[in-house]
Amino acid sequence: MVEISLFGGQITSFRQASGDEVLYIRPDAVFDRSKPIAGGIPLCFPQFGPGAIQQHGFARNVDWSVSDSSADPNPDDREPEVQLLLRDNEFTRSIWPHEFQAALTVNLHGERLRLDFRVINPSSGGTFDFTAALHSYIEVVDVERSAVKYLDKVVSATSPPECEEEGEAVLIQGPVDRVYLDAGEYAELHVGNGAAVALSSHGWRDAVVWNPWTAMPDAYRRFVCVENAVAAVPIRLDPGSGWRARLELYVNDL
Ligand SMILES: O=P(O)(O)OC[C@H]1O[C@@H](O)[C@H](O)[C@@H](O)[C@@H]1O
Repeated sequence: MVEISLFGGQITSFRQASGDEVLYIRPDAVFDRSKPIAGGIPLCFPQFGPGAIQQHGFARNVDWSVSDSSADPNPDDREPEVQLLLRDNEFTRSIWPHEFQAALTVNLHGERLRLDFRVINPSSGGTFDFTAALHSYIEVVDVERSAVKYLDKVVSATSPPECEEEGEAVLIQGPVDRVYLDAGEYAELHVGNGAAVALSSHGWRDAVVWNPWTAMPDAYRRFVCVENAVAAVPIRLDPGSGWRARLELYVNDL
């Protein structure tokens, strides 16, 4: 089962048939639209990280709409799908002066969550550049028993070498905030109980691994963010062009 918040166009829960939750909501999360929901899968757009506009962009701070859904005509749909849409409006143009359409299709394929993100430049005006991420908070049994595997290890020069890397695995034994460039299309987060969350992606070039450690004393042991991103080199969209990237998230019992 998947729960989606229209505020932020954000996945807030992804549960397996067993009832096990895959994602993590931080204990400091608020759902009153006063700030982004801290957990689940925030969508960072049109900027990943700090920069010219607010940290991680405005998409996680605004209401999206439902532009298509399989739910109403077919409530027993075995593969439910919802498409969320964000278009430029007066508020977004006051921050980022571009016409755009961003669409996130959320599809539940059996026990797999499929996210298809598209950005279109519909304007007859200018070109724009953006960066973006699916900032997935994944629940772990204990951060010190978790490991991220199969990321290609080309770390951005701006990322300090603060975590242990042992063979194929990234082990988290302190604060970590790393951007992996051209990270490959598959990564796994071993959650510490013999299961792993697989992230299989296409089009998301980079990956980010983040855990704040004791800066968030009530939360850090229970999650690792493994983020699919275009962080290093912005995507440039000319008028009339579009960009698309996909993520499939599922649990592997090892
Ligand atoms: O607190 P925020 O804005 O949700 O960001 C959380 C973290 O998000 C990660 O993607 C960044 O790499 C970190 O640097 C940042 O601290």
